[in-house]
Amino acid sequence: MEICKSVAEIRAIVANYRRAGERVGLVTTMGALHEGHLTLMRAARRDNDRVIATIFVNPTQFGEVADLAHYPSDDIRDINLLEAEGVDALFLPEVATIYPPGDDTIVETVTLANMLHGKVRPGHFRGVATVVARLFNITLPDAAYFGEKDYQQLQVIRRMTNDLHFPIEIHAVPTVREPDGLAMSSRNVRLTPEDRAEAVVLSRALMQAQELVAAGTTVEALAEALRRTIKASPRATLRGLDIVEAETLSPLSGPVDRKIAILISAEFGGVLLIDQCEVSP
Ligand SMILES: Nc1ncnc2c1ncn2[C@@H]1O[C@H](COP(=O)(O)OP(=O)(O)OP(=O)(O)O)[C@@H](O)[C@H]1O
Ligand SMILES: CC(C)(CO)[C@@H](O)C(=O)[O-]
Ligand code: BAL
Repeated sequence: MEICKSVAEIRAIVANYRRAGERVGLVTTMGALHEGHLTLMRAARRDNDRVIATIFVNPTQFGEVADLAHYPSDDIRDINLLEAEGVDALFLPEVATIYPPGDDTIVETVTLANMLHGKVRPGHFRGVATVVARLFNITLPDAAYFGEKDYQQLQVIRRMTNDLHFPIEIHAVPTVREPDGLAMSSRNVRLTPEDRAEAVVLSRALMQAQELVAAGTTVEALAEALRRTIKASPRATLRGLDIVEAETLSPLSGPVDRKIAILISAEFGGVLLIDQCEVSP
């Protein structure tokens, strides 16, 4: 695997792939890789001749300094995992490479970024769109792969890609879960054993939602049932629970008669976890 830190190096590598007529898939990450990330790499491998990965802990998407400071990181372990997956090239830039001195440009999906989970983490999706636009421009892939666990992020990236006319296909990959149902997340390692055991309540609520929707329910009754489930957990502090139309994320009320998205966020001992999914009636 080729590892590069500069824009010029990764551009030269991708240019070589293109000259050979090869299709390039991109997976962007913040490192501390787990099976969820590796599943994205495999999806990219399936559809493309070349897979490039990025590891960049993007400071502009973190609100609290403490969250950024505690974000897990282990480059050596990550590099070994990517090598084992057969990833062709890794872009591992410094902050000043992505945000050069005097940097003055942001990218924001104005409506999508500031609703729902965007209210729990003000500025977060602006930071995500800004860094993903830069990573797209630096790596110029044919396709890019994102996890459904970060459902609102996926919609922000789809919107941005469309609005800015990036010639890049966006692919969604289903959430990879621990055996008990907890969505894999780099932040899970920061949970105490007690909080780790309780964190399963998020995926349990999503499973309960699937059952309630299959049986027939209203948006209001569903929200109330899920809120009760999460509040029953002694260690969870619910930060957000939204039931919206899938893809558009528009508000809904009354009977659940179309595909919905459920966005849940909760804190466990100061660690903010999310779990988000689509449910069809
Ligand atoms: N469990 C998962 N299943 C599938 N994709 C995932 C999973 N977790 C993360 N991803 C995807 O991997 C990409 C990189 O995510 P990121 O590096 O932020 O990891 P993370 O585990 O989501 O970390 P965090 O603790 O910040 O939520 C994103 O597209 C994200 O949606
Ligand atoms: C898309 C992303 C790599 C942007 O920093 C990040 O938000 C993530 O890992 O989900
Ligand atoms: N997976 C989303 C990255 C973040 O939590 O900042």
